[in-house]
Amino acid sequence: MRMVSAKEFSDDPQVYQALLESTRAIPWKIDWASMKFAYIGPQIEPLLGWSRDSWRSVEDWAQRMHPEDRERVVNFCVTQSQAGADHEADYRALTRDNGYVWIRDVVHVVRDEHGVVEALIGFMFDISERKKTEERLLTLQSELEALSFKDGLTNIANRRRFNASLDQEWETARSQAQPLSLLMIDIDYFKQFNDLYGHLRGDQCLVEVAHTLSLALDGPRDLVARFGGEEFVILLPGADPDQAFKVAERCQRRIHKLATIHALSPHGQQLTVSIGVGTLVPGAHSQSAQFTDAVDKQLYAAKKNGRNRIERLPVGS
Ligand SMILES: Nc1nc2c(ncn2[C@@H]2O[C@H](COP(=O)(O)OP(=O)(O)OP(=O)(O)O)[C@@H](O)[C@H]2O)c(=O)[nH]1
Repeated sequence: MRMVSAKEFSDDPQVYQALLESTRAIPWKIDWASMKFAYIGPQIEPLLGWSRDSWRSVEDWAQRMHPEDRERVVNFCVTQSQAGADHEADYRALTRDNGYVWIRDVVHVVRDEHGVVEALIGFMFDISERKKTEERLLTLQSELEALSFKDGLTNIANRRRFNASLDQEWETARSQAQPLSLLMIDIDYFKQFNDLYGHLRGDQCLVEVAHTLSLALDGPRDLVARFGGEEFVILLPGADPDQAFKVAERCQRRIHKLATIHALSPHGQQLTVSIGVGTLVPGAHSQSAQFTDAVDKQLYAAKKNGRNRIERLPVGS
């Protein structure tokens, strides 16, 4: 075989045409003055179904774009082209049978020897597969994110989620000078419960308690989370001390209604909880960790004072 020189190769227009029309990318050219297509590769027809000669002007291009993409893409491409900047844009192109194909349009601005824009040339790439993979990845990512905020056993929020919500609600309460209430709830004599009924029954009991606590909430931003082991937390944005105490009482009542037998508990031989409650309007210098510590001390006091009881931070402390 005789190899042609680079010059011979590049001087042959047929070579260019064959190359352009055999790639998967679709070449095109738009005349800047008339905004009409001077060329579009024949590959466009098998991809979108529209015949080659139906691509007359930029209007046809804009009209065959998903309505949600049109304004953004057209504005972007016009601005970039007017500024003489090469650019690329992703959009959904309409197919003749009313479907859509994701396209990446890569655009080069051609100027004459005086720097005046003469034409736009570019390639359209079919990126549907890439977009599908991206969408699958995004779905997986949000599923993973949701999982990373959930407690595996009880299916309620985990401590990580609680910490994130606390930070967020703390800021909101501070900026709006609103109260924020916190309940820390711990199952009484749970070690004995496990020892007596077994770890599996213990797990089941934690699931029941989590479910029961979540039923005791009614505010749209109220959050119940498993803090760890047999300890739960409830965050009540906007709740004042009385409202918070009522929620604590409701939690206790609902746990009582569960009537879970705990033969070793001195409180009616059934499962009970101890609760620490606190409310504050965060100030410029207060810190959420100090607040949780203070509420945790109330929980400790509830344990020390006999369990199956609620202790609360004095108002204004
Ligand atoms: N089944 C089960 N038990 C758990 C889990 N996490 C922590 N526990 C148990 O919870 C018990 C907690 O024991 P303690 O901290 O002594 O508390 P307690 O026995 O409830 O005593 P008080 O809180 O003082 O009333 C331990 O026996 C842990 O093994 C869990 O996921 N499943």
